[in-house]
Amino acid sequence: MRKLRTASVLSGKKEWWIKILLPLKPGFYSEKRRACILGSPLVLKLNQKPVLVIGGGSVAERKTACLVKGGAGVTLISPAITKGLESQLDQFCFYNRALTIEDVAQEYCSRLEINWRSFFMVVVATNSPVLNEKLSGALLSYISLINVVDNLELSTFYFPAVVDRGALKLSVTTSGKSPVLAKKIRGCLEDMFGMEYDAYLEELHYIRSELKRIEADPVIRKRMLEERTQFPL
Ligand SMILES: C[C@@]1(CC(=O)O)c2cc3[nH]c(cc4nc(cc5[nH]c(cc(n2)[C@H]1CCC(=O)O)[C@@](C)(CC(=O)O)[C@@H]5CCC(=O)O)C(CC(=O)O)=C4CCC(=O)O)c(CCC(=O)O)c3CC(=O)O
Ligand SMILES: NC(=O)C1=CN([C@@H]2O[C@H](COP(=O)(O)OP(=O)(O)OC[C@H]3O[C@@H](n4cnc5c(N)ncnc54)[C@H](O)[C@@H]3O)[C@@H](O)[C@H]2O)C=CC1
Repeated sequence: MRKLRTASVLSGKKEWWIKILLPLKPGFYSEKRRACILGSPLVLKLNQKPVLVIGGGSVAERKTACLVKGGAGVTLISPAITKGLESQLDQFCFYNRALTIEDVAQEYCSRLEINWRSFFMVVVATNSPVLNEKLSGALLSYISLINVVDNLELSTFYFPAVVDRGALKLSVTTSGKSPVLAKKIRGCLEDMFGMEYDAYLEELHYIRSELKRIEADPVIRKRMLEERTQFPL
């Protein structure tokens, strides 16, 4: 069934997709190599972290919203920005300029008076793949965390789809294979997990802290927590 659907979606491009799928034969990558390619989910604390966003289109707008929500101090450089970004100009520092390769050739850019090394991470989101590649190549020597929105290979991290329920955050990634599937799964999880989980986590946190105080044995503590943790709500 799944094979049939793949074939019909890509009909007329049969040879092309066979070439693409061949390297994915089972056993082609060792499990370890595959795990490295696919990346590891971690949770970053962005509070007060200086983050650079290059570009001001709809993709930059989505990434900026996520970063600002996480408490990052965003600096955005772009010759033009979306209406959405324009309405949030008080939320980030804006340089109304087109960034050039020359600007990032040295760690200090005298034209913009910016030291690239001062940034914790960068999102490269212009609409030019060539420019994105060149900018990210240069910036990688100053900033380790780099997301190139049109190039997963050049990125050292990427964004998942997120259900944000306060303390409960569910993130979904397809490792760049199908952002639309990530989005659909996120929508489905949003229906399953409401804001009541945030309040419930406060309760669970309180119980857990109290237990840590009154019960010294971690094995008993764990059993008690498992008994008291209700799911689904
Ligand atoms: C690798 C990654 C890098 C990164 O962005 O960090 C990446 C890369 C690319 N996305 C592209 C396209 C689209 N991306 C979306 C949507 C989302 N993309 C997101 C993440 C990621 N996208 C990372 C992988 C995450 C993963 O796979 O799990 C989400 C989950 C999170 C977010 O953006 O915050 C967010 C959904 C949020 C939500 O709603 O919950 C849509 C749908 C839409 O816009 O409605 C489309 C159009 C359909 C399509 O093309 O698939 C293109 C092609 C561009 C082109 O062809 O021009 C590239 C580049 C490439 O594939 O090479
Ligand atoms: N990762 C993701 O989730 C997705 C990635 N994409 C990719 O993201 C890229 C951007 O998409 P959109 O935001 O829709 O494009 P867009 O065309 O709406 O915006 C591009 C922005 O880059 C700015 N820009 C152009 N040259 C610049 C420069 N020299 N310096 C700084 N800013 C510059 C423009 O002023 C504009 O604000 C596309 O190339 C697309 O392939 C597209 C959809 C989703």
